[in-house]
Amino acid sequence: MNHGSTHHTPPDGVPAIELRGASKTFRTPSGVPHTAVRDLDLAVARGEFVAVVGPTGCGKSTTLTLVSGLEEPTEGEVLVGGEPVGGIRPEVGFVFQQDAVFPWRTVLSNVMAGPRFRGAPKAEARERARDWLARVGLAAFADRYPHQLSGGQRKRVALAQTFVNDPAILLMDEPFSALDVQTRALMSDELLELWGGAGTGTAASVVFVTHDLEEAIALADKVVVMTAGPATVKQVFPVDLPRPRKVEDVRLQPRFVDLYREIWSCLGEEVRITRERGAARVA
Ligand SMILES: Nc1ncnc2c1ncn2[C@@H]1O[C@H](COP(=O)(O)OP(=O)(O)OP(=O)(O)O)[C@@H](O)[C@H]1O
Repeated sequence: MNHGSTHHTPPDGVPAIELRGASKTFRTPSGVPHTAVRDLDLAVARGEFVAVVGPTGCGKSTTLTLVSGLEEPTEGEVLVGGEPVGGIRPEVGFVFQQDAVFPWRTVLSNVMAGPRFRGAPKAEARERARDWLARVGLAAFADRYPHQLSGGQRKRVALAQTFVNDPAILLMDEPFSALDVQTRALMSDELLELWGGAGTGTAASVVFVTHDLEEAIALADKVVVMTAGPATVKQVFPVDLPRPRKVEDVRLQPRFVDLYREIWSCLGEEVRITRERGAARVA
């Protein structure tokens, strides 16, 4: 459903997101430069769900930050809809590990905030917010405050808050990692349902960063394995599991197990390198 938001539709064949030889070097407080991302090439097609996995601290979040426009690459290019990213764009939605809810506002008011900020009249914003709260199963919680909700419910508010803006691009940084295992699986299924699926023509292009390889395979059309930091793409694995998927079922399929084994042998090596570096630093 498009509520007249500024959906940026790139011409056919142009990736929704593209990083070309992107590098990011930070200046640290000590003055020593730190390269978090190096020479990274990645393309996300329109409506594609891409999961990014890599060892801790390798540069996954920094990659998302570049796509979001919050940071600029030191070298290379970052394109959204074929255009260089210049700052934060209205068609990009975010979901992070920590919920970005206003604690002093009710659930309904939190979900209305995005459309209001984008100029929707109050009545329309309220109607859209109620619609999305119903879709995430929180119709009865509209008047509560965030601290009166469970972790899973707060995450649903965050999803409603994001999807209500009808994002063309969805950037997710370990959104479910603070939840217990059962709630996580449930939220993954709900996310897939809200997203709508590849090939529908209306689904958002998603970049989903996670530590959890099972979660990555269950959700994504392709899994991108990053190297130990500085992050660059080590290998990309297409996930040829049929949709619609239910994560608990898909995990039991022989193809899932094969993919897991194959991708883990690639990722495990980078995790080991990262651990050994850590151990060398401690020693
Ligand atoms: N603003 C900054 N200034 C200096 N260094 C930074 C900055 N942001 C990130 N870094 C460094 O860049 C590297 C990559 O960080 P990033 O958060 O992108 O990794 P990550 O793969 O998302 O980590 P994790 O999996 O632990 O969440 C880290 O070594 C981090 O300390």
